[in-house]
Amino acid sequence: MKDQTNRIVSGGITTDDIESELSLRPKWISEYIGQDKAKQKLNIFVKAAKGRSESLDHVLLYGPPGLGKTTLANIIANEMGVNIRVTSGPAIERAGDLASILTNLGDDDVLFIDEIHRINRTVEEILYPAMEDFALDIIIGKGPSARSVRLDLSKFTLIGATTKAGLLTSPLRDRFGVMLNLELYETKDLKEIIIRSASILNIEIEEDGAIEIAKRSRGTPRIANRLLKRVRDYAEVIEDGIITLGVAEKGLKILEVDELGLDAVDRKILLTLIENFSGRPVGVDTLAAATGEERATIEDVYEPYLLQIGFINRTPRGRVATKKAYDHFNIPYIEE
Ligand SMILES: Nc1ncnc2c1ncn2[C@@H]1O[C@H](COP(=O)(O)OP(=O)(O)OP(=O)(O)O)[C@@H](O)[C@H]1O
Ligand SMILES: [Mg+2]
Repeated sequence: MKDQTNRIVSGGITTDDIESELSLRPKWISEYIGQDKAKQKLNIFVKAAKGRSESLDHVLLYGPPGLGKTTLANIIANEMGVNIRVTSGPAIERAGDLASILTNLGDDDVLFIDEIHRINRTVEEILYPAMEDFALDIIIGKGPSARSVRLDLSKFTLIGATTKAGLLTSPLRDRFGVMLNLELYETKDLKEIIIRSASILNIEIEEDGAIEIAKRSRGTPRIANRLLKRVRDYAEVIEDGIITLGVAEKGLKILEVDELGLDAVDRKILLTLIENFSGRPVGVDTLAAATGEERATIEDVYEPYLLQIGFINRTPRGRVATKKAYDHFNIPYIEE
């Protein structure tokens, strides 16, 4: 996949994000802003499990990058008062790796598997009995004398995170009792996240300044926090350090993030739809070829936001730009 790390409005994580994410991560459900539907469900399931002194059912978190899946997994462990063991799909190479992680889990512990859609099949098959019966089937010996032995595991909670729930096999997906879909955040929630982060990082910001950054954060807390830090740099070096509306606007202009958080690639996608294909539906592979981006990047990174702001529609025959997109570029829209 093409390197997304230099893109200021990418939802993916960059090295610059890593240290601050630790301090900015909320630790309790009550500190977790937005995602009301997910939070409401979680509150009920956590309370119920604790009330019965049971482990929480397995949870699948899905949604675009940077929306708070890792944060939420940590919050769940915290709320349940249990340990969390963190790994990721691609990191578990062999069945034995997973077996050793599983046998080391304590009662009710959380095992967090990030990018769970990238787990390989042989490893995945170990997960089925582990999730369902808290058991590990191991084969002892070779050839005709080989026999399968079942080991009991502690009752644990598996939390899987994925940006692509559609890529999960159905036996795996079916073993999750709780599915939480994280959606792009609204501006008012991002504003709150920015104000919270600013107070943790000792950044002075006015509400209007926070709203301006929020509007350009593509519905994504990770981007909001990143823009906040870069605008702070601008405010400190060029202005008097306080992020007002005007300072936010000027800082964001230098960062080349437009009023909607669109960057050069978004513009290229939209203009390809509008100009090269004159409004005809375009398949994602064609769009990828025309813009020089990977198909997966277009689907995971660019499209969710362009769909959310109503700039493109996904039709059975392909993607089309909407009137809103034409208006954004001041290009006359001709009704079919
Ligand atoms: N609801 C929220 N309230 C406050 N801050 C949040 C919230 N959600 C996410 N954040 C902030 O956004 C940052 C990114 O969140 P997180 O790492 O959990 O995203 P993710 O969904 O796991 O991303 P990825 O798909 O890249 O793994 C965190 O550092 C956290 O500070
Ligand atoms: Mg994560």
